Amino acid sequence: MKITDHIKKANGETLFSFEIVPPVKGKSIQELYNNIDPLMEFKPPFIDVTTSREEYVYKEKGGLLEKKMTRTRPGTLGICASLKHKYDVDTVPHVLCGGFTKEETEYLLVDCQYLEIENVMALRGDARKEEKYFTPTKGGHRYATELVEQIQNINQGNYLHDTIESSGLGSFCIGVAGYPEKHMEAPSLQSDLKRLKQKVELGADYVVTQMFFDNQKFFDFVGAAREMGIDIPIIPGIKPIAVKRHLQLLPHVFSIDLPQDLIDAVEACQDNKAVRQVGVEWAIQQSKELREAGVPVLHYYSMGKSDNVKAIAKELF
Ligand SMILES: NC(=O)C1=CN([C@@H]2O[C@H](COP(=O)(O)OP(=O)(O)OC[C@H]3O[C@@H](n4cnc5c(N)ncnc54)[C@H](O)[C@@H]3O)[C@@H](O)[C@H]2O)C=CC1
Ligand SMILES: Nc1nc(=O)c2c([nH]1)NC[C@@H]1CN(c3ccc(C(=O)N[C@@H](CCC(=O)O)C(=O)O)cc3)CN21
Repeated sequence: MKITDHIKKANGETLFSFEIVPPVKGKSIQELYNNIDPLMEFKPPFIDVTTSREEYVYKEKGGLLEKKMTRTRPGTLGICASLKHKYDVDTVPHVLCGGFTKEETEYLLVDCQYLEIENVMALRGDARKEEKYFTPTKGGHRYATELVEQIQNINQGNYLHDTIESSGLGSFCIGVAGYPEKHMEAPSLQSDLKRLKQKVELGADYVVTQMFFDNQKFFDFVGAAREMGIDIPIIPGIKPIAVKRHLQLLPHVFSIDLPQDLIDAVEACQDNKAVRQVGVEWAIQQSKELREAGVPVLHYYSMGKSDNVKAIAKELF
């Protein structure tokens, strides 16, 4: 079922969902199941599976280091199919501009059709690790707007090199990213919102936000989006802080601010067990307030670890 239909069906009740990353290539999927199992009692209508960029690795060959481009966590679509089958849950693969040609994206979407995967998250993707800025892949898209356009074209039967009249296939429900604290490359929040509006005009059906730790930022963002005429569901993304290192890492990687109260609470912790507790409590407070405000879904960036998300979900769902 489409995410937008799950939201309609919930009739104002806030839903629970989460996001995972594929395991490192060569590892079994069992560990992932072990982490998902404890979350299924909270009845997520959907689970997101991220797609990782390719990266350079260095392999020794004849005493020399050889530079090779590889994906260390492939398998997004396979995992989506597996989870859908095992748990009877909708799965949402993240479809990226970076690392894929338009043809490869088309074939991925055709695979989604055969697997009856009706939802996709359309993202530009991050820059590769060694790059400072995102550079488009040859033959691929530069912005998520273009990717949304390609998916909408397919929804209308317009493939890259063929047009199929009335294919009888359903259409994809398209999720896109939104940034309450603006995307790191956007010159202003207003211009970032304009880009979001473009994605909506091109056919995006719902928004999932970047993580944030101050709900006011989310409320302001939703207010500004509504004022611009963005009227699709906006789902908040929530990340529980788990280790002290996150204080430096999260602002750096995701270009977000942390509230001083949260920083003080984390800094006062003796060990990471205490940090996890602070992170869980913060996320519970955030979630309660967001639910009170009527958000359609609370989407957790669990990234494959279930215990803190379980502790949060237990308080809310
Ligand atoms: N739920 C998720 O998985 C999320 C993923 N992300 C990640 O964040 C990164 C950015 O992805 P998206 O937001 O999808 O990218 P996007 O293409 O929508 O935006 C990227 C940047 O380009 C600007 N921009 C967009 N369209 C433009 C255009 N036509 N002309 C000029 N500038 C334009 C935007 O303001 C923004 O600064 C990706 O790495 C994505 O994986 C971010 C938030 C949530
Ligand atoms: N720019 C960007 N890229 C993404 O891939 C992305 C977002 N933003 N925001 C929304 C979701 C959330 N994602 C993530 C990814 C990793 C962690 C995370 O906490 N990872 C490590 C630290 C990061 C690192 O080492 O680079 C961790 O400690 O768990 C959280 C959310 C992926 N998605």
